[in-house]
Amino acid sequence: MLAAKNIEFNYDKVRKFEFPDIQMKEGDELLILGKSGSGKTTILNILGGLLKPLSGEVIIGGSSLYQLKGASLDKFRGKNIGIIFQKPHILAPLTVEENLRLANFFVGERGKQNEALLRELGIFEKRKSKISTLSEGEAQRVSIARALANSPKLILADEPTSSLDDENATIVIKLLQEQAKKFQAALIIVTHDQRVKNFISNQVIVGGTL
Ligand SMILES: Nc1ncnc2c1ncn2[C@@H]1O[C@H](COP(=O)(O)OP(=O)(O)OP(=O)(O)O)[C@@H](O)[C@H]1O
Repeated sequence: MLAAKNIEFNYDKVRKFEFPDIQMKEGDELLILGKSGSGKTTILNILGGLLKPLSGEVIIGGSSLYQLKGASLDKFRGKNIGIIFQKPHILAPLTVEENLRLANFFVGERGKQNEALLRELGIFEKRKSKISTLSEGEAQRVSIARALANSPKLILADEPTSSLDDENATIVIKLLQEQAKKFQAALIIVTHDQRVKNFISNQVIVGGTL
């Protein structure tokens, strides 16, 4: 379902990143570990179609991601890839449910499962609240709901637990795992968080060592 092969990337001439190959089937889980600055967010953005690699190929569901251009890439990403960013990229002036509907709108989905998602994530009661009035943990759950709103085949999460206490960190990881199972999606989590290592045994290290 996902294959990343021979991926290299550089932001400038000083440093070139070489990333390990990744192969995943539907329903697989993977942790990406690595020191600060090793390129974890960079590889996540490459897998998510946000950063074109210098060389190599990312194949998702049979499509070579960077062969797609402009609007086709945006649409493919919106339909097939759900990204949970390190800092929530949800729109603060909008309500919880407006943020989800916007994600649906971009790819022409009807959002049939938005209500169920909000209930499962424990934020249904907050659906009419503006993001700016939510706690950090609630906003994090909204960004998860938004990433899952179009039933993606691939779920990418960048440090999803870094701002959460133990109880909420466990809840968020289990939610991501449950949702991934529900859609038979592949789940990739980038993290520093030692707690997360207990939940996912399949791991890859970027930058050589931890
Ligand atoms: N837009 C950019 N332009 C230039 N350099 C960048 C850019 N984004 C990241 N870098 C550099 O690339 C390296 C890898 O960054 P990245 O964010 O992928 O690391 P990371 O492993 O996710 O780190 P952390 O665990 O601290 O979040 C860092 O040294 C960073 O300074």
